[in-house]
Amino acid sequence: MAKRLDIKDLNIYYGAFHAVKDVSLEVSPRSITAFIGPSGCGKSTVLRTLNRMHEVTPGAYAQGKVLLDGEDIYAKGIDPVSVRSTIGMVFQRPNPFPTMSIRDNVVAGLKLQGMRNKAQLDDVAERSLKGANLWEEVKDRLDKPGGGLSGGQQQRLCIARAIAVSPDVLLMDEPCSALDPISTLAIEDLMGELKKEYTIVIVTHNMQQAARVSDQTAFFNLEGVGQPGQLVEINDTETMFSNPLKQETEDYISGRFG
Ligand SMILES: Nc1ncnc2c1ncn2[C@@H]1O[C@H](COP(=O)(O)OP(=O)(O)OP(=O)(O)O)[C@@H](O)[C@H]1O
Repeated sequence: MAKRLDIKDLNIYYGAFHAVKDVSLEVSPRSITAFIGPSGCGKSTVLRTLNRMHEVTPGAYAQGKVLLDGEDIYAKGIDPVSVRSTIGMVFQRPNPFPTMSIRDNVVAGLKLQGMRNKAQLDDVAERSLKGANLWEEVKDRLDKPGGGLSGGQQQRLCIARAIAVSPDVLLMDEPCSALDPISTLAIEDLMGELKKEYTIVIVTHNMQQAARVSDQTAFFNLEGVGQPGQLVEINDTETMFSNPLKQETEDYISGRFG
């Protein structure tokens, strides 16, 4: 079930390095939010903080609040592993388990959670592959290895794997950057479908992509090397690309820097 995210006064560190400063933003359920900004401004770092993946890096930590429908995912006693199953993630490079079958790739998370009933697992695999727009292409080879699919198909397999556990939010870190234009369009179409059921946050370097798929856009920047990244502006995507509030945003989206 899609849930809302409220990010409040988030400061993110890698050991002594203050990577991102004072980020507050809101993400509505059933919407797509795009994070844009120059390299190193902290887009991926913020994204990884939203499902507690950031702290997997030794010495990395975050301060502030990330509320999922009002509940702080950083509150005492919250298990980061359960946070990661309700807030799923799709990475830049498709990362299916290459020798595992297509079907098992999709239900890997459910099996880890203890689901054993084969009929139930098959049902989830079919629903998730349909949800990821991959079913028609793979339904006759579900027992073949996931590594045998094309890059675009592998990325949709990873999306099927992410939605199989019925997450509340889907985080996507440059999900199309390793894909050709046709596969990219397939993933973009899919995002449009997925937002009917999920809350989606995507990091993208591709501003046309942000303009095409997202409902709101957040622009991050940093004042200089070694300085923390900051949220400069967040607005609905149309306004952001036609009439941004800040000159800095205008300069970036019109290609004057970055
Ligand atoms: N594992 C890490 N250890 C230490 N510093 C890190 C680590 N990962 C990222 N950083 C630093 O944190 C800052 C933000 O990096 P991040 O990858 O979030 O930026 P980004 O905006 O996503 O960049 P890009 O667009 O190039 O992917 C950078 O200064 C980066 O060098």
